[in-house]
Amino acid sequence: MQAVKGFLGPLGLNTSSIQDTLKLVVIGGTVETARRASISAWNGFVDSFYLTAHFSPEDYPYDWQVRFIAPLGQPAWGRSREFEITTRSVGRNQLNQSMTGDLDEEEMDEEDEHELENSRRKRRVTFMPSPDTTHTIFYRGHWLKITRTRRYQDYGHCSALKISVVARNNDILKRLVLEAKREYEKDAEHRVHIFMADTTYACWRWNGARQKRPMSSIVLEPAVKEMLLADCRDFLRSEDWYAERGIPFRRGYLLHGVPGSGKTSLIHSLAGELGLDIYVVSLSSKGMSDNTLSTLMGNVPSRCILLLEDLDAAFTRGISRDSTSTGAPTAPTKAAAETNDGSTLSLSGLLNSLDGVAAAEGRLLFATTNHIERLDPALSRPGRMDVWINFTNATKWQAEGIFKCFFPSRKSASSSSSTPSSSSPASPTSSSIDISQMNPPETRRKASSAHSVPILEEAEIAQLAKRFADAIPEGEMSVASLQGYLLKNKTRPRECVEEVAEWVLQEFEARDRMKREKEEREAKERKEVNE
Ligand SMILES: Nc1ncnc2c1ncn2[C@@H]1O[C@H](COP(=O)(O)OP(=O)(O)OP(=O)(O)O)[C@@H](O)[C@H]1O
Repeated sequence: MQAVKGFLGPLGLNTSSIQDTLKLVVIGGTVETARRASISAWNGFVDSFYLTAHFSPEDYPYDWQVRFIAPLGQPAWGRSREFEITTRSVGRNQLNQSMTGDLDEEEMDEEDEHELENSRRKRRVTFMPSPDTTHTIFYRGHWLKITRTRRYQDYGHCSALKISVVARNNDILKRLVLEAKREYEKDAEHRVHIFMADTTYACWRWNGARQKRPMSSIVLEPAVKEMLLADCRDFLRSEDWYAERGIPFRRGYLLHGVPGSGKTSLIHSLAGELGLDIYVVSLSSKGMSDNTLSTLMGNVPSRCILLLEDLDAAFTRGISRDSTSTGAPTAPTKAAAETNDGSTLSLSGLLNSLDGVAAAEGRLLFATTNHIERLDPALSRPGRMDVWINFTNATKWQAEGIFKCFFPSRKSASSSSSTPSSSSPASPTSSSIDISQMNPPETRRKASSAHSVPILEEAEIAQLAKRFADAIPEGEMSVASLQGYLLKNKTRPRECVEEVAEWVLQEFEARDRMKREKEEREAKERKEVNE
């Protein structure tokens, strides 16, 4: 204090008031530090009694828990004074609805909920417990503290979960996780989970859970489907066989052919049949590099379908995907030249990722391409691609099959309602698959009332299907385009057949016109590049 006085005295300042201020600052600082230290010590003491489990959104247990605690936590979410209001889906199987608090809209009945309002489906508003708040719920004689914490602030909607419990050992948490897993798996039985490669973070992001698609809804030669299914099943059972012979436990399938011929649909259907998730990589996606691909490939689980889409497109940018294209790269346009998407994937990088030391084992690799002639032989050699399947434009047989898929006949309508997935595979004489199998669940729910599909006699449907197929030129149109036409006429089976010849003519005219326009555009672009 004497030093302060000695310093301030000559300046003529009032030393006593400054001394008092300094005293206050020192005392205040000491009290605040003591308060914080005691709070932190108390929290540490309390936490030492808690067992805490952390659930990361990138991994399955997060989804099991979100689903499982939702009904348990209803009273807690209802009482909560802090909410996040969202219309987005949260969790891998869109279970956010069940994490909602009491909201009038939830009391709407099923029918109201799916009503269209000004041609747009009503959006469901959901109340989520807000991140970084803690809720307490009761589970099997224990109070669980549930906290949602915000993660990856800069990267979309992502939150982790923390569950704490006061207990002597972690039995209660183990039980919680196992019970949640069982519940989740019961629900997931009917869905295929899709994960997409995130090239920015070199990780997999859950993209949605799709309803399983019955194999019978894929109109392909039954022998092809059976062969593929048997081959995949045999592979999944043969881990020891591969190990004994020192062969890497991997199998590759190359599905090639025209666009819209059912390659992707067949893979989805297969995944459902085998109970596997699908991990999708688009090799031409922005930012794809050798390292990214190798990390992604090393991180797929052992039992899954790994789908490489458009295998040829990664190394042949600028290729046109239309049906008239030969697969050769088109002339580089100005726009294409200006686009530098940072992709640095090389063929050797891809080959290494497919079967290098870091590549995951036990996965079924499916690759699709519209231009098999563009593939490097190294990429498609046995060991990398063991089974090849060619997909062509619709044959008359397929046209007949897809018609029968769309229009239920009297006999199939009754039998398919009891065993939907047991319908026999499409064949010209016996196939009759309920349209409901081809449509998403919402459409299915409304199908009988809104679309009122007339149920015709099996013999009439067979006859109409035959006439429909007669009007479709063999191998000229994709199955997807036939599906598009049938979708437009899904309630008019008879008229659909009457008008099909005219539609085919229109399609050919449109195709010629597009071809001419494309040639003109390309010629113009070539001229611009040369100038
Ligand atoms: N053989 C088929 N059986 C049943 N539906 C089919 C078939 N082929 C195509 N479709 C229908 O056409 C649409 C497109 O099919 P899909 O995406 O499987 O074709 P793709 O061959 O993978 O096409 P692309 O090469 O353009 O990716 C789907 O809605 C599917 O239902």
